[in-house]
Amino acid sequence: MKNVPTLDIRRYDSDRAAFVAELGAAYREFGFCCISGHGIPRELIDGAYDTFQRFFALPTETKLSYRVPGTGGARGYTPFKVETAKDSKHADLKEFWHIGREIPRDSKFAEVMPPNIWPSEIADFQPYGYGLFEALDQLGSRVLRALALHIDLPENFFEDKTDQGNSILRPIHYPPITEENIPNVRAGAHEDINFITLLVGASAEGLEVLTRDGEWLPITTEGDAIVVNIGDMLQRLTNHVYPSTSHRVVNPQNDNARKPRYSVPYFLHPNPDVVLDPLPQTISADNPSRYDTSITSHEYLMQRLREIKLI
Ligand SMILES: O=C(O)CCC(=O)C(=O)O
Ligand SMILES: [Fe+2]
Repeated sequence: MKNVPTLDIRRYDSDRAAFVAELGAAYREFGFCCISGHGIPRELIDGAYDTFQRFFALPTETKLSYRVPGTGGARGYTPFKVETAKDSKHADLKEFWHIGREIPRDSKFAEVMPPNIWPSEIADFQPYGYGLFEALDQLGSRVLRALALHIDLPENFFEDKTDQGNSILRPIHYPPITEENIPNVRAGAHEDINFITLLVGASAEGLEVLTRDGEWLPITTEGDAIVVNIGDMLQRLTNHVYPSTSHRVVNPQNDNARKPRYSVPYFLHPNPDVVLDPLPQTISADNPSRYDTSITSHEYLMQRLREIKLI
């Protein structure tokens, strides 16, 4: 397998054993797979992109009025050059918005999962933004069912661990690069923090994943395929059977550098109280447990947000 494969998720219903085996093999090898046949309507994806682009086109002052200081950007707007990949000297060349899960305000997780805010200037931002959040959440749950079966867990293993997940939809804008010889990149090499990430519209060039051989492999999707990758929380829970793979977004070395790039990752997180200890099914003589301390997903998230300078 030289390239990250594209697999049709409808085969989970029509050809389950082979699909689960192929998906599992792609994740063990790359930590990444592209998913087609997902059924998310084109109109929802295009409509959401359109509202996000109109938001990023607003004046800086207006956008900054949606920054919520002291919250790590958990909701609302985070400006250009704030997030900095772990161990990087230079901030990323991106601005973004965060939409979180709507939960009852008397939920035990209410304190760590604040209500969403919405930009009043952009009419359909909320229905498109939350519509895409819910569609990707459901697709993520389908991918997690296959990932569970592949490591001998019950199909619904992740259900009660993600139904209140502190997940985030992150529309990103990478503006045109106008400065010559800039040391910053669009997104420095990093691993995602969460269980799995679903990335809609990685069709514009730039995304690269680090292979086991240490080479950077570009990913561009076919058709409407969605890129789905493993994050550090699932890597920890599965004792690295599912690897969280480094990836980055490079600056184009051609005229495309003068064009903006937009992307929308959905970071599917576990519920805040899920303990991320390696599962017994993933510990063996060849792969002894790699962790001897316990941590909840909320504690883990707080540690990681400090490392990337969001809190
Ligand atoms: O913009 C992309 O294609 C990838 C973004 C990404 O990796 C991230 O935000 O974690
Ligand atoms: Fe990422």
